[in-house]
Amino acid sequence: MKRVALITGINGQDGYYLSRFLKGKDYEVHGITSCSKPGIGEPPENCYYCDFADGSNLNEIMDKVKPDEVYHLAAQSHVRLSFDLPVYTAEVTGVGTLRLLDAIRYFEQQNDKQVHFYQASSSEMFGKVVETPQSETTPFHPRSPYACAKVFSYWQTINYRESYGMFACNGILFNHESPRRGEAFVTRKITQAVARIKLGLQDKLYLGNIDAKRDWGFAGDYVEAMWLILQQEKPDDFVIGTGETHSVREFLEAAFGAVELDWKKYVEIDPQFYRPAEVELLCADPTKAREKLNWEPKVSFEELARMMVEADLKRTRQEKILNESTD
Ligand SMILES: C[C@H]1O[C@H](OP(=O)(O)OP(=O)(O)OC[C@H]2O[C@@H](n3cnc4c(=O)[nH]c(N)nc43)[C@H](O)[C@@H]2O)[C@@H](O)[C@@H](O)C1=O
Repeated sequence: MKRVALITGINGQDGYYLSRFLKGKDYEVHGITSCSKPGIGEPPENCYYCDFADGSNLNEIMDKVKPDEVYHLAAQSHVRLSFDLPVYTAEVTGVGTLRLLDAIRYFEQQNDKQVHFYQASSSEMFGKVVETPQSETTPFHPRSPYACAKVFSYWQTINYRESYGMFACNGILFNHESPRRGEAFVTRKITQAVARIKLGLQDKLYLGNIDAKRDWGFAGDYVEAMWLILQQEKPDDFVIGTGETHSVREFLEAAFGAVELDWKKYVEIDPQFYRPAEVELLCADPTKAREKLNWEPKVSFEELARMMVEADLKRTRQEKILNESTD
């Protein structure tokens, strides 16, 4: 019998890589999306619509899918936006997780079956860091409505594990990127601008705090860690990252460097992209994941920047040809 996985936020970057990975392992993959609504745009096959700010159809979805594993990736995940939409972010990114955990608990009771649950926890929870690198034992100091909501979800996951014996785990993932990253996140914003500047479609790139440092890895590598976390004998929490930190400046250097341009000629600072409270430095200590999951990232920082620039160049060239042919 095929194992059945349910992925929330299947329409996002991580949902894409995870469903491909699981299909490669012969899973039957189902998804939850908030992007297409019945009657407006039907969800694709094996996908269900759910708004995590409501969640009233989660019991129904659990009954239909009867999953062995649930990967909870859905969230309002943009940190800057969470300052403008704090209550919505708390509803979706925080209480939404609780709604799902409770639907799983109910399903387990009714069906006498154990579901393995993965919560997409975030390095943003470390926020104003008290030690570097950050491991599973580093205390949290969240610095945004998004990070506060993720801390809530982190503890609810542990609470359901301890209260009801659920196989519920946290993967504390540091920043992970790819050509499928949303355009509002800094890496993709940069690589898209590099492509447009190189092809003569844009001449400036406006950014916020370029001294911030992040531990950036490739999303395609990180979904394997999500799966490994749910294959362990006991439920547990893991930090997933590369162990290397780079500033936004260094990403600019790598991305513009990939097409032999000097970023200093094109980048300007615009305070509208500053955050009311910033997370200055994140760097993972992934020792536990290396030792217990036998997991290691494969794509380096430079390879990641180059991969994203090349994908954006290809996409932008096609757009340019299309625009020129319809002019
Ligand atoms: C792990 C974690 O990873 C992500 O959160 P993030 O680190 O906030 O990602 P980002 O790409 O928005 O910002 C990275 C850094 O770059 C700085 N920065 C400068 N100038 C711009 C700028 O113009 N735009 C943006 N977005 N950032 C800028 C910004 O101030 C910050 O210091 C999410 O996936 C989140 O869901 C998550 O869980």
